[in-house]
Amino acid sequence: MRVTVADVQKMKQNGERIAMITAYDSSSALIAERAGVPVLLVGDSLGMVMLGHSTTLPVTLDDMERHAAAVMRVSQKALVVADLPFLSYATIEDAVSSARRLMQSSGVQAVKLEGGQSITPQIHRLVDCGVPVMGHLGLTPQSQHQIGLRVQARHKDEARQLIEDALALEAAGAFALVLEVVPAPLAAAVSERVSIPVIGIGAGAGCDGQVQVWHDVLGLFEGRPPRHAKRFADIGAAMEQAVRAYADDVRSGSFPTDAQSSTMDPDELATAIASLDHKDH
Ligand SMILES: Nc1nc(=O)c2c([nH]1)NC[C@@H]1CN(c3ccc(C(=O)N[C@@H](CCC(=O)O)C(=O)O)cc3)CN21
Ligand SMILES: CC(C)C(=O)C(=O)O
Ligand SMILES: [Mg+2]
Repeated sequence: MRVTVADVQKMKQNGERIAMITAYDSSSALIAERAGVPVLLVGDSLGMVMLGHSTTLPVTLDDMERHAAAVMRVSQKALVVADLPFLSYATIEDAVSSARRLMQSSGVQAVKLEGGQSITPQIHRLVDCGVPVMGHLGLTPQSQHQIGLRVQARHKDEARQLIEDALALEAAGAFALVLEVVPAPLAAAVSERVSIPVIGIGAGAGCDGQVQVWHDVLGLFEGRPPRHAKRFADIGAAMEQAVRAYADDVRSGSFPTDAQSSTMDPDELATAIASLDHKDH
């Protein structure tokens, strides 16, 4: 049985912190599950860390559907949430048809949408239709050309707006929400004021849970990692070392050996070659 939306809400009620990490493919989803992570996010960050885009904006529903399906095919335990990508939930109709693809075709259990009061009509409709919705406030990367990639809601008006947005998401039926790169005291205040789980990223220790990008945690992301990211290992360096050893062994001739090869009866080969020679003349 997979972790459910209700299980995650119970974790907040029990004061258990919720660990969430992004997953974009089958092998990493399995590793995350073996490591005991209860919630996986097929994030549109896949555009940047998997597909080489410099923002999340070019990510399509096709991209999300393919990666979400890969995660769902092999994972068994985690609650899997997938981002609705940029401009795929601009209207209620868009939101419903986008959620349909990720839930019916990929099979994820919930979707995540960026935005507050302005998208509560979409959230209401999805929830009415049986789609669990995770909200996302603060630094919402799909709006980066409007708001930048910097700390959000540091001043009273935006802070008040953010709290109102969080309450609006809860009222619209969101089961949880992500708070990205906002001041820690504000995130703590939001977490106290809503009864749904608040999952932070760069939002301090006062949230009900945390989410990080797979590549940031493992040291796989090329380029300057965001300030909110923590590297728990340098797997990128380990991968490079292994691939270099492989390429060196190919060049030196020490790979492959008999262990990676198969043999045949020398008579079979000799006969095959002899019959070839006959044909040539
Ligand atoms: N590898 C990766 N990690 C992420 O957390 C992540 C992605 N990619 N792609 C999608 C979004 C984009 N995100 C980002 C990207 C950059 C910053 C950034 O540049 N932050 C500033 C700090 C903000 C401030 O303190 O004002 C920084 O200097 O790192 C923040 C969030 C979070 N998500
Ligand atoms: C950073 C998380 C919250 C996200 O939305 C993503 O990975 O796309
Ligand atoms: Mg995202």
